[in-house]
Amino acid sequence: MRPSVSVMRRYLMCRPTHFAVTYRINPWMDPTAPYDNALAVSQWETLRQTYLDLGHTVDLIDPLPGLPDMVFAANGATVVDGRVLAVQFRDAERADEAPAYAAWFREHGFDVTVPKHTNEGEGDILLAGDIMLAGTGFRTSHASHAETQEVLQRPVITLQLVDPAYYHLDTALCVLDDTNVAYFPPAFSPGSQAVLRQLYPHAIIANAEDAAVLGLNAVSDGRTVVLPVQATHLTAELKAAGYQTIGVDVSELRKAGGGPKCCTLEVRSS
Ligand SMILES: CN(C)C(=N)NCCC[C@H](N)C(=O)O
Repeated sequence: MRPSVSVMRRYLMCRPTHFAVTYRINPWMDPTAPYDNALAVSQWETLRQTYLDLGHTVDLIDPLPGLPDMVFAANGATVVDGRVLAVQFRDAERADEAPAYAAWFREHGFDVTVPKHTNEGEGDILLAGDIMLAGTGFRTSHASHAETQEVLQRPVITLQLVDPAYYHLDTALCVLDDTNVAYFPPAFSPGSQAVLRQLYPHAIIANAEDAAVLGLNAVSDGRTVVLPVQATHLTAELKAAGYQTIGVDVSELRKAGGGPKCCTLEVRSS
């Protein structure tokens, strides 16, 4: 059994009051297809309750009308040791989320750095023990990786994403604890796959079925992994490696290209 390294986490979430799929900025989004806002809200409420039941703290930011993707709080910032790197979105449709999230952090006593380069927060920048894994290729710019290292003061490893379906790093890789990850190799360039093999020889490898239900868009506290219930192969692999798992259904939010992790920004105080 895996030793417990879990600590209580502080998460920031945004209720999907204004969730909708009205534009297409990733291949999962089809503005002509139906979506159910009430179902999205109830799936999100279950996710929030799951964190509360695990003993974690969940802060809420007020959802703003006209920003249907604001539910994806992981894109709102990257927070390490109480330092906040705010975001700059690639797409105009999400631009107004950036100042809203930055304002929340300022109002809660954090020092916020406004970025010079495009970065979509924890969608592409993940703390993994002492280092940061940073994706690029679709959203977060390569230039922002140096800025991230400077502001958050951790070494940054660049990972090249190559499949538009896995447009954010956290759609293709989940940090499980300080020393291990789960990932879907075909989402990365050959060079980045080699780096991941070198850094994580015992990584859990997701298959195409796991990836296709955004199974890697999961939240781990080091002991329990909250992931899409549809990711059955990945769930079995995690259990075999000694992790506890909790399956959640956020299928309505997947219509916008998001899963549990997308809804969850970790607030790491100093
Ligand atoms: C984990 N994170 C934050 C994500 N992968 N975010 C989902 C963003 C979805 C949105 N429609 C978009 O395309 O930006």
